[in-house]
Amino acid sequence: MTTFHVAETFTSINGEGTHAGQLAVFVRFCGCNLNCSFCDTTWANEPDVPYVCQTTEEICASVDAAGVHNVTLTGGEPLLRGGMTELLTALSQKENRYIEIETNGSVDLTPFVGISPSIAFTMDYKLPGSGMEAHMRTENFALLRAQDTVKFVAGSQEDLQRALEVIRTYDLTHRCHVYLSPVFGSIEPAEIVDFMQAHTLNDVTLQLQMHKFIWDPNKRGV
Ligand SMILES: C[S@@+](CC[C@H](N)C(=O)[O-])C[C@H]1O[C@@H](n2cnc3c(N)ncnc32)[C@H](O)[C@@H]1O
Ligand SMILES: Nc1nc2[nH]cc(C(=O)O)c2c(=O)[nH]1
Ligand code: SF4
Ligand SMILES: [Mg+2]
Repeated sequence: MTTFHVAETFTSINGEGTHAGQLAVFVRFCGCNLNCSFCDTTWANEPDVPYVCQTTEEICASVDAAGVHNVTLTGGEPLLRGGMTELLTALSQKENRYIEIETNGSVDLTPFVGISPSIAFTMDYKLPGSGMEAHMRTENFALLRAQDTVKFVAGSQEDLQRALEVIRTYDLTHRCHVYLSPVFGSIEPAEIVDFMQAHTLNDVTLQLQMHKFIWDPNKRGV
């Protein structure tokens, strides 16, 4: 039987993405294949992180019990977990549910994009400042649909320039949502807005991680 290592399950408002500000139930899986310089969730990637072992049925039951329409699977890197196609298939059986996957840009999305129209992917494109850009699978861009998102988390002008280059090279704004977000505390949001204005970045959305303004930015489970 497939089991998943779940670091935390909680209900909060989604602080990120196209449903930011709405209630969502979060399932955070342990472990990641990358090691981004700015990662705010390194604790979930430590080999000795405490976790609960849950089956597909148990995860579905806790999501059902939350009674919340929006479900966000995150981590760590959720799409590296064995059995994820089975879990996504099971979660998407329920009507009126919106499932969002936060994924780090290094995992092939082919096995997942056809599972259900109620699943949306936020593919994070790791910029130079993350130290992880070499792992990005640009082949994924061709798989993304209108409901999906490419997110750039920028910490410097160099990162912003690179985001612009990637957006233009792959014509991302005509393909899916495009979000630009500051590495929390590393760059002023106003600097990102200046950049958007300077380059007339139409159809790009600035996003601040809402939960870090509502609660202590280091607080878990929110
Ligand atoms: C912790 S990751 C987990 C999902 C997946 N591993 C990924 O990177 O997309 C969730 C989101 O938080 C963002 N993130 C992590 N640390 C951040 C920080 N310090 N400032 C802004 N966003 C951050 C990531 O870029 C990603 O979009
Ligand atoms: N409130 C809240 N919203 C979020 N959206 C994406 C998150 C994540 O860590 O992937 C996250 C998170 O950690 N907290
Ligand atoms: S890919 Fe996501 S979870 Fe992994 S280190 Fe980077 S931000 Fe953290
Ligand atoms: Mg988070």
